[in-house]
Amino acid sequence: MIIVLLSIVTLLVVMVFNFKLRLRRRRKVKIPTIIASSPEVAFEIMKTHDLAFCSKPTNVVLMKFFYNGLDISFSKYGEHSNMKRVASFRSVREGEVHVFIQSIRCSCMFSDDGQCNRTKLHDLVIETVELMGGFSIGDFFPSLGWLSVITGFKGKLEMNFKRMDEFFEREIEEHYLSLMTVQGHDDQEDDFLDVLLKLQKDSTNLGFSLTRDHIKAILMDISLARTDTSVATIEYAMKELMRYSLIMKKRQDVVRGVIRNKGKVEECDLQQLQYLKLVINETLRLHCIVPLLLPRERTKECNVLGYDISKNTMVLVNAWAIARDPKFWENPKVLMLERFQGSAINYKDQHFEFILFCADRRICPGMQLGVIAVEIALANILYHFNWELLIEMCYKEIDMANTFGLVLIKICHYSFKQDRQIF
Ligand code: HEM
Repeated sequence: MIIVLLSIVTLLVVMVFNFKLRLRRRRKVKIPTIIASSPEVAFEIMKTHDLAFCSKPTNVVLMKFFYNGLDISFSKYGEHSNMKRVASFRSVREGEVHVFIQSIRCSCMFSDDGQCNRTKLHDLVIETVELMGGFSIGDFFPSLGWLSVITGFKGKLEMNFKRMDEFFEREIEEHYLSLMTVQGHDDQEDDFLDVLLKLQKDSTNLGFSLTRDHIKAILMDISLARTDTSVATIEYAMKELMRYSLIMKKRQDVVRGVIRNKGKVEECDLQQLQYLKLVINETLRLHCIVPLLLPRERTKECNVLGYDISKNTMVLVNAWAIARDPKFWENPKVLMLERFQGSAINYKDQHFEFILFCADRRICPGMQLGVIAVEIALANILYHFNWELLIEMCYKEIDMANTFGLVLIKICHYSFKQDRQIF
């Protein structure tokens, strides 16, 4: 009798425990998600409630790639990611401007046969961006996360992360060795990683200890946030200029008129090439490079324009749709450089119809650097080469397809020839 009673009690305890567990799990069955597609809602999220919405949600993919949130882009807002921390990397960014501009000057973006010439690392970075922006059912329905094993997504993720991690490890080791062995290392020649390693060695001023995982997470950030966005912007700008060859010719004449026989366009020349800014503005508006910006997470319940937003809701801001909204832009799908001429609208201030770099406290810290890099690259491309489509192609054949990911990257299907090198 006692045994039967004990069995019944045990059974009841197990049932109650199971029920509680299920209830707890049920709360995580789905993640409510809202998409803001108008400047008014974007304003509410990024201005009125900016502090409440400035944390980034974590998911399996991001936690994996950013070493459990040790990076800048996807870290929670607070100790790790406030402006103080971003500012503490000023020396890193300053060092990087020098190296980045140098590498653009020296690099050849396109091979002689006119085909895009991407390195293996670039392909790896593109794959990573696709994986990050790709649809993983577990991000929206955590209880179905196991499906990613069956679809092969998890395997691909692990493989890609391993390759990126190995690459970073190799680079860190090489840089570390070179810093240790080279006598009288010139600070001027430091690249981004050198500066990070030096910061790590003397991290007392940072207020936190900079671990190897921090460094790899920041390298991941920079590889994705910097390289891809800038390269994508240059590719789209070139594509638009190819489509509107008359505009290309005019821009080329202006650049060559200003630079003459100097041999290269330098940062100090950009002041005289203001029209190039219009090309970049229109390119960024038409091809919003990070179309949904970075996802945000509501950390407390709140009310936005009369709607209750529950805690942990994911918020996506559709900057792409906003930048093509006919309510704010005349002929939004057409490249019209003059729309920015004399216009007060810009991406730096809080113009919520044009929020390509975001507009709250998580605004892209590399915005200026990115735009300058794009300007310099474009100006040099126009200065040095004549570009035209292959004779058998017409502009309609220029492929507009993008990869599906966090960053919109043009799939490089079109080919064109560099007519001749000018200087
Ligand atoms: C044309 C070039 C670029 C574009 C279009 C671009 C765009 C963006 C966008 C849309 C965000 C997301 C902001 C958000 O929603 O929270 C972002 C974040 C970020 N970008 Fe850029 N970016 C560019 C260049 C760069 C460069 C050159 C760097 C670094 C050197 C950089 C570093 C970052 C970082 C670290 C973040 C995360 C900021 C945070 O969450 O606190 N970006 N960028």
